[in-house]
Amino acid sequence: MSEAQQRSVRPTPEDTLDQEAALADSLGGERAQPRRRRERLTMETLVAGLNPQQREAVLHEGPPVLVVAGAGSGKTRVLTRRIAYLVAQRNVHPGSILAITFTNKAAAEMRGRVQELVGNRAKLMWVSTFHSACVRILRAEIHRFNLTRTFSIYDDADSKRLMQLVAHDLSLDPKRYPVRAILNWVSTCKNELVDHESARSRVNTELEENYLAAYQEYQRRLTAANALDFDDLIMTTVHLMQAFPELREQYRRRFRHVLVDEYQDTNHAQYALIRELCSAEVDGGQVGDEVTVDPPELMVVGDSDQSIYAFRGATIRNINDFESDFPGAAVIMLEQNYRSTQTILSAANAVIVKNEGRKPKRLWSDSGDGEAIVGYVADTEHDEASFVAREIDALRDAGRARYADCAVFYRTNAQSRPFEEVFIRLGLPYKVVGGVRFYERREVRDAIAYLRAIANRADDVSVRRILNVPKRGIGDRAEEAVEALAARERISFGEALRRIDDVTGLAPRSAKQLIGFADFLDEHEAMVAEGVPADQILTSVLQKSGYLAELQSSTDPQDQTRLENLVELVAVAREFVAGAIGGGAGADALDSLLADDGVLVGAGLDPQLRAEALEQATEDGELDLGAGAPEPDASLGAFLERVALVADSDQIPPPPGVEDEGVVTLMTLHTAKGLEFDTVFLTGLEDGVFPHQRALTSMSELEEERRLAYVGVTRARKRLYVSRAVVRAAWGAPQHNPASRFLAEIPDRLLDWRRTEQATTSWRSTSATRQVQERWKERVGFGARPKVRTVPNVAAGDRVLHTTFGMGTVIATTGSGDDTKADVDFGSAGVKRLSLRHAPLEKL
Ligand SMILES: Nc1ncnc2c1ncn2[C@@H]1O[C@H](COP(=O)(O)OP(=O)(O)OP(=O)(O)O)[C@@H](O)[C@H]1O
Ligand SMILES: [Mg+2]
Repeated sequence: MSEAQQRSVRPTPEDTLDQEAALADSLGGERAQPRRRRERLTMETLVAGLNPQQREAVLHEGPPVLVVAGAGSGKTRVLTRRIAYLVAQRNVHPGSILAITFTNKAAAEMRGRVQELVGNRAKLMWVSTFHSACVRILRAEIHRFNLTRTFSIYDDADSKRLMQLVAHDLSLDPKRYPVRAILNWVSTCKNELVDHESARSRVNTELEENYLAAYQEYQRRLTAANALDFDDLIMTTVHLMQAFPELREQYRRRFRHVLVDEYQDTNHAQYALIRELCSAEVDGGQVGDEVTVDPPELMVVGDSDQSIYAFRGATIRNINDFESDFPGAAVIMLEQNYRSTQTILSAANAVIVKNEGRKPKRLWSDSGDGEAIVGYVADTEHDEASFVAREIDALRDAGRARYADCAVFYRTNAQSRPFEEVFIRLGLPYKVVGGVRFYERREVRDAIAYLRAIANRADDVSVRRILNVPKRGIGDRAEEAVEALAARERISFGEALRRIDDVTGLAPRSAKQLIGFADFLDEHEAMVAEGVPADQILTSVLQKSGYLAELQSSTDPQDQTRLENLVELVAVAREFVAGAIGGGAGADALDSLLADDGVLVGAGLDPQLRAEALEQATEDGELDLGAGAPEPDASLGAFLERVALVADSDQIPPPPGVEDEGVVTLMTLHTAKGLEFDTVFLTGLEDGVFPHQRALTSMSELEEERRLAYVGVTRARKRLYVSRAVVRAAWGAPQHNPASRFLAEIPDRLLDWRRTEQATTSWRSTSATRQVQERWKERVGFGARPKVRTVPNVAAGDRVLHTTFGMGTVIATTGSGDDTKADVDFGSAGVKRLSLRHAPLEKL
């Protein structure tokens, strides 16, 4: 029975709540609403619409429980419902619930659903990603490891920059020691909880000896900069709990229920954290440490067929060994899929059974066969994009889909480009999730570096990034002189800036500029100390640093875009501050808010919980604080934390309202995990693209790619399209790719081929490149045919194909007739100036 059918038989809790809300509204009593909810949230409503296994999972009490099941079987729904049930029926305090989800998007969804079910009490829960939860713990506890709570969080780009400095200073040959490789080694160590001291045990070769040296120096500089990288967030939290057993006890007392979604993608460090919090026996503590607190109830849900983060250390072992890790654990299997049609499911199953050594799973759907899967073979990636765009338009015209119901998936971020080009041309609204993300743009990173330098002067990477941005005449020599003082005195670079008089060998002009820069930092640091909100600090920084002025006076059109991005960043900060401060009346308001909810009244409330309730309520704009109440967190530090933890999938557009039909979502398969869409386009199904080139020679990587395919297929609810391009411009040169082996694994009976490779015969016999080459020969007079000297007629913005450089976009043309030259941007192959008469190039 589909969800729609079920709804007509018996109202789901959501329906009941809608009716309740309407009723409460009509009574005009906002306050009456939460109480009514509480009364009406009976057992039946809480488990309504669940099948027996799901119900068992929701009601389970006591020992740890693992819910394993295929995609779309309601695992996330079980978690969400269980939380509601715990609070409503088992009187569990929301503040004692920790729910871990992989993306911030999923976290928001979970909180939202629980809020629908139990009202304001949901605000007291911790619902977050592993990283966010650890940051929260670390902010409170990290002083025990001699860092301060204002520590910076280094993202991938920062880590890379820092490692570059380290590798350079250690004179490591970049060919033998690419920064990526060193960082991977370090990351693997951290994911396995091996810190820079114990890593020596892993060193056997000279190569590893140097990795270790880099790890140690990198970590020394991170600590000196009062910073942690992403992997540190988890490792450090685990190490804190192991080093301070009383701390572990404190958090065990606090979290009585721990729930983890997407457990198949946890790595060892994350697993260890769960163990610290939930295991009946803990390791890592000192002799004589006893666990005095009963372990909390633990529920994890996952699907080993969807494990797609092995490259970040995720291990299926955590699911497979759950029962031995947590003796006495219960395992519940779900078998009914509520998301997809049987056709889509059959395709997914047919692909995933090709992986070896997996436990067979039964997954069925009763929502009927539905539509056949549509297959399409395009000539080029541009044709593939056009096909997708046409199809979305046709579905929409027929009233069968809104833009927001459609998603286009691809293997790597770079593949979004042709889709964007076609969508822009056709005016089809879309949003790319991931790719060059907003926070990775140069100007945004510069602005954030300014803020970080102000929040944490010891953050060398940030301070040095903006030292001469915009240009203020501080050259490399001056920077080195300051660095020398910092090294000599064992202080941070930022600290050394305060002692310019002690820096030797500085030209007076440089000294003056450095002092000006240090004053600028001091001035803004004082603003932070005074509690000036983050948005005002950002605005002041952009103005007083001269950054805005430089962009404003530039004639480069790109600088215009940069300016717009900074305006956007200020808007983000403003929104953040507004959300943090909200409107209302003081600490009493919190009590009445909580009292209204029927929980947490009076003096019995744990002060830490109370502080958190306050934080949550103000964050949600429900409370404003009068004098005497703790400050809401609109601070620079809080803003930077928010910025550091945004996930790719946070950019997924919100579901459309009644008027608004939203936009098409473009994203990589990795980002799509956990989501669902009515219509899914799975594109680029070519060997070498998906599965990725790298996976073609490794069995285990190929299996991981296959799980990725399984994730992709199972995102679709009603309609699935699978497509590929015969010729694709990868890394510049067009390549002729064979069909993905995953395509062949989908049984033909499920497929409706709209266009097959036969239809592309002209491309089959000779590749696109070869055709261009032939025509070029004709044009420039090679070969047997008579000379035809035509110059391709291109203009800025046109797409072209070059036999060597591949696909490109014309930036500008100069000259005329036979002398016309064009500047063409070939992406990774760079920008080339070409004579149009001679270049083997063709307009697309
Ligand atoms: N018992 C049920 N009755 C009706 N619909 C259900 C039921 N259980 C789950 N669903 C719906 O099925 C869809 C898939 O559920 P959910 O996202 O919880 O699955 P999942 O197992 O977490 O999937 P994934 O493995 O992709 O994360 C959702 O739209 C959910 O609302
Ligand atoms: Mg899920």
